[in-house]
Amino acid sequence: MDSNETYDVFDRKDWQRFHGRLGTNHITQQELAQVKALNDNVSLEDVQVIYAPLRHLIHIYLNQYQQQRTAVSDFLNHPRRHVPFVIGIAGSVAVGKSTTARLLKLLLSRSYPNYKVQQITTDGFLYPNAELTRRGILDRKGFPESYDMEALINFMNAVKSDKPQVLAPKYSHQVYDIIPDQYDVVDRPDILIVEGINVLQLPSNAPIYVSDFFDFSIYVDADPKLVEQWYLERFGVLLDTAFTDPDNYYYQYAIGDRKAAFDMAKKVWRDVNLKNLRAYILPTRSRADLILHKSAHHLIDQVYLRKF
Ligand SMILES: Nc1ncnc2c1ncn2[C@@H]1O[C@H](COP(=O)(O)OP(=O)(O)O)[C@@H](O)[C@H]1O
Ligand SMILES: CC(C)(COP(=O)(O)O)[C@@H](O)C(=O)NCCC(=O)O
Repeated sequence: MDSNETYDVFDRKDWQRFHGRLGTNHITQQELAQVKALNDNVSLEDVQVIYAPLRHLIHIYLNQYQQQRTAVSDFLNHPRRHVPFVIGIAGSVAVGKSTTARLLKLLLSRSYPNYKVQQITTDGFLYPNAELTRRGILDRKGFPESYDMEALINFMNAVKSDKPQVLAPKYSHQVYDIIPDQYDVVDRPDILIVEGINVLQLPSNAPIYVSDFFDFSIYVDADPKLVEQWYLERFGVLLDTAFTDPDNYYYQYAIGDRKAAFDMAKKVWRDVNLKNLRAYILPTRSRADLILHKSAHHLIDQVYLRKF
């Protein structure tokens, strides 16, 4: 194990040993099959070596959270309130936040069959393209000013207050915009996973941060050169699925010259997403409880766990 001022750093060999005392937290064959169905490319070895111990660690945080809530209710002499346990996942565009969120949701749902585990992305809290255009910031999509942070904070407040049927607006990568009148419904979950590039950011003019609502936070990290490659691979998939759908934002690129399309995507990566990563996303890394560091092919080579 290495360490720096804030984190203990574990390589795969170290980390895979943390299955809990009885080693009972291994991943079953059935779970592996479900992971394959979720994303063919996820390394099943990573699921065993990295995600099984991570699930165990989250279990410890969750237990401690519940004990504390019970103790405070006893102190106040009133019944324990149901307050969702919230996990935040941050990192660059295309680093794999939503895949990590889906994987954790699946594993946690299996561990806690009686719990309701839900997942949302903060992409839905981007302003619609029309509003970004009105503000003159369409080319700043993903930057802090492109999100309706007040709506996101209100959403988090409602979820933590255990309100029923809290609505999260929907963003579509295919349409490249918010879909009007479509929502994800968060309905009194036991565990909510919130992923997005901005979840550990500190808004300059608000007294409260999204991360104030988190009980555990993760930053997914990788060399920007690799993330660019993953961004371009995802762009390729978006192109491949756009051919037959003229409403798809990528349709014009899909039916046009493929090299020109990739040149455009490289430019967007360099001028928008990479700039955003350097200026506004990477600086939030040190706020996470845990950092998953990825190497080539999305393999996690190091795990950083906060010392305090
Ligand atoms: N663990 C993983 N193994 C293989 N491919 C992955 C993994 N995580 C993400 N990907 C791929 O990388 C791309 C970006 O992942 P995604 O989860 O959409 O990122 P984000 O939510 O951070 O934008 C997608 O094409 C996805 O299929
Ligand atoms: C919607 C996003 C801000 C968020 O990205 P995600 O984390 O979902 O990959 C991003 O995908 C995006 O659209 N960025 C703007 C520049 C671009 O890639 O077109």
